[in-house]
Parts: sequence; C-alpha cells; structure tokens
Amino acid sequence: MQARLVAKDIACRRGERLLFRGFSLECGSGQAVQVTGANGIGKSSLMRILAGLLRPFAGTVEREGMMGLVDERLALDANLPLGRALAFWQDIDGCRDPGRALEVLQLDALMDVPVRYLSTGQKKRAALARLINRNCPIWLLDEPLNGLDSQAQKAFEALIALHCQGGGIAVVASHQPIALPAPRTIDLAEYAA
Ligand SMILES: Nc1ncnc2c1ncn2[C@@H]1O[C@H](COP(=O)(O)OP(=O)(O)OP(=O)(O)O)[C@@H](O)[C@H]1O
Repeated sequence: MQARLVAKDIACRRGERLLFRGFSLECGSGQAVQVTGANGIGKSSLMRILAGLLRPFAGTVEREGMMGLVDERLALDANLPLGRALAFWQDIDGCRDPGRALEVLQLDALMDVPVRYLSTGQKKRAALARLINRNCPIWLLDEPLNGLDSQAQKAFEALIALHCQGGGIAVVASHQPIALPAPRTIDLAEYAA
C-alpha cells in the first residue's frame, strides 16, 4: 500500500472568522499523526480540508491514494438493518473480506438491527467497519474513539497500527489520547489565527 498526503500552508476560514493559518503536514506510507486542540479550534474543519470536502482559504493539499473519512456523520442508510446497509457499500467499495471488520469490531450480533436503533458506540463501530471495508490507504479519523468502550478503543488502536504497518496513513483529530504507532502530535493551537 503506497500513500502520501501533503498539506502546505493551509489557512481555514469559517464564516467571517479565520480559524488557523500556516498549517503544513507531510505524511508518507506507514505514518500516523494526531492533531489536537481545544473544542472549536478547527480540527474537524482541517479534516474536511484534507479530505477535499472543504476548500481551504489558502494553501494546497496533495494526495496519493484513496482516502476514507470517519467523522460524526454515519454514511449508512438509517432505515436498513446493519447487515444490508453495510452490504450495499461492500460491492461499491470493492471489499474482499467483509467478515474481518465485523469480527474485529464485534458487529456480528447486530446485523439485523436497523441502523437508526444502534447505540452511539455501535454506530461508531459501524462507521469504522465501513472504513476498513474500503481498503483505502489514507485514513482521516475525526474523534474516532468517541462513544467506543475501552475494549473497542483498544481493538481500533490495534487496527490503526496494522493499517500503518501495511503502508497506510492515519491522521487522527482528537482531543483525547489515542495510541498510535510512532506518533507525531500537532497542536492546532500553534496555528490559531
Ligand atoms: N459552516 C460553518 N460556518 C461558520 N462557522 C462554522 C461552520 N462550521 C464550523 N464553524 C465554526 O468553526 C469553528 C471550528 O469548528 P470545528 O468543528 O472545525 O472545530 P473542532 O476543533 O473540530 O471542535 P470540536 O473539538 O468541538 O469538535 C467553530 O467555532 C464552529 O462554530
């Protein structure tokens, strides 16, 4: 798995407010970075800029490799049972081993439960299962541990380590501690406008 993510001199404006400026980041295969900072500093906005969903006020983002973003939005049909909601995407995403994510994230017992009835932590696990099924090298994770119990947190930290061992990239935006392989931490407050 080969990947590269380079952000240069990024500035972010939301509404009339400049949130941060001069932010740069370079990640190659196997690297993990945590972006920290207080509520409202702009972590989610940065993740959306890195994902290409939000235009930066200044600066550029270059990506080599497919990206998967996990944030608080659950990209699964709320009215379908979880098994069918995940299956809808498995073909589109070219998933070769759908059972793996279900096993690691312990979703097997929830396959018949409509997505809208899942608990907060179960929804998060479903979102992470879809990310794993996509087999994309660049993971953009916005508060990925929110709602997960300690066992699921450890399981997901182990998955990030495996992903990086396989040449993937993980960029994690979170104000809470997360175990990453050879971690680098960037405090977004240093770039506050
Ligand atoms: N569409 C928008 N228009 C105007 N302001 C916005 C918009 N979206 C977000 N903001 C503002 O931008 C700021 C940064 O929001 P963002 O969600 O990026 O912060 P965050 O660091 O991820 O916060 P948290 O830790 O609470 O999730 C906030 O003050 C928010 O109110």
